[in-house]
Amino acid sequence: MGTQGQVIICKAAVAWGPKEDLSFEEVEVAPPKVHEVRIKVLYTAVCHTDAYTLSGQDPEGIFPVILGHEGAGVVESVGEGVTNVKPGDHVIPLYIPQCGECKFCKSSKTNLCQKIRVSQGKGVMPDGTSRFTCKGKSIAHFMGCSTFSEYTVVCDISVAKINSDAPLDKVCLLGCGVPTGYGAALNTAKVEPGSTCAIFGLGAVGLAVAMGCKVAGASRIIGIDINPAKFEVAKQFGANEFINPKDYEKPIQEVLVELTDGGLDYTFECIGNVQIMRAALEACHKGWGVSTIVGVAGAGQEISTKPFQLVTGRVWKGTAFGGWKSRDSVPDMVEKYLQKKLMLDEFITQNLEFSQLNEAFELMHAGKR
Ligand SMILES: NC(=O)C1=CN([C@@H]2O[C@H](COP(=O)(O)OP(=O)(O)OC[C@H]3O[C@@H](n4cnc5c(N)ncnc54)[C@H](O)[C@@H]3O)[C@@H](O)[C@H]2O)C=CC1
Ligand SMILES: N[C@@H](CCC(=O)N[C@@H](CSC=O)C(=O)NCC(=O)O)C(=O)O
Ligand SMILES: [Zn+2]
Ligand SMILES: [Zn+2]
Repeated sequence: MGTQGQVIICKAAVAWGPKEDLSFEEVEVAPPKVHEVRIKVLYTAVCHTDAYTLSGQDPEGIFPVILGHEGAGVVESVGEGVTNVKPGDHVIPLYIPQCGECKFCKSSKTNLCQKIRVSQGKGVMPDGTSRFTCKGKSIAHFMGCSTFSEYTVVCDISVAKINSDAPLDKVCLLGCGVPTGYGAALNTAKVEPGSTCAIFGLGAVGLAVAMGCKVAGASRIIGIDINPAKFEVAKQFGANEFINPKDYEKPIQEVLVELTDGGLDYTFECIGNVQIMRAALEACHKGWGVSTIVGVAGAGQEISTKPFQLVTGRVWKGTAFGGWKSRDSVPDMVEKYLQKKLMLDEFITQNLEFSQLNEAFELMHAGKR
């Protein structure tokens, strides 16, 4: 008998409270309502943002919650009015939807569709309720995705239908980190051929920035990390110089300005550290240097610099999901991967079972992910 229209009981990793290990529970996943899609999640990756919310640092953090936003799976059933996907379609859930109708979707200047932003931030579906229940308690959705569950429910505007030939264990990475970094270089900073770039933080996001800088034809791509084990892997993605700030007594921005005849054309902060955001801006070249903030900082943190840094032509930018209009772009990136024009396999450091999700977090914190 099919599961359409039925409550599905499955396993999910529930975060009952901040800083606690994820707990593997039996959860009830209600059928999709109007304009909703229920997905059998087959693969998920972990992103630093999952750890950030679990740490209690996210001002929007809600508990109990099912985290995860870098996944891929197959549509199990759809609610009334859904026309963009059908059961059996291979899909990637999207934390930035694309409704195509809101002011943001109609603008070519942003990818930040706002159609469901308010309810998504409150951990519920647009009707104000959750589809997840565990031990009689309602469990919050996360970033409109909640991929740390064998089944999840998302809005139809939050799902990209992809080529069914694509390996879901690889293309799940297109749910967040890779498009974010790649797009930060190509869409947000718009790196130019021959330019000089510096990337602070060489996790998945920073490595994807390096890949974007290389594709854009940058000449110098300086990778900066306090974990030197990241340097070798970053070479594969195009980084061609490396700096460990711990090797210098001077502020890192001074080191970089000296090394690059006045500063970089483009810098990227991929850590979520407000001091490094300042350093990244101040490492930019006077008159034209552009610094893009990608990292997500903790609750209550603020950035600062001397206004003269901006008066004298440096530009501070930020990016979410690399500026990609999600439903248009993710299926295209899947095709590029299939044509071997976009690296994904190289980002994968470990393959673990769902039951090992807490270990995945430990590996991420240890810099081994
Ligand atoms: N804006 C957006 O749309 C997105 C933002 N993010 C954010 O991007 C950031 C990076 O994410 P991941 O790559 O997954 O994280 P990650 O934890 O894998 O990588 C961070 C890297 O920064 C390095 N690092 C830490 N402190 C440093 C310092 N003081 N100087 C130099 N290097 C330092 C670490 O050794 C590590 O290699 C996070 O803040 C995450 O929340 C992630 C995805 C999307
Ligand atoms: N909830 C946080 C904001 C977290 C944040 O900045 N999220 C990024 C994606 S990070 C992905 O791994 C994002 O796209 N934000 C766009 C948005 O509309 O939230 C807070 O409140 O600070
Ligand atoms: Zn993410
Ligand atoms: Zn929209």
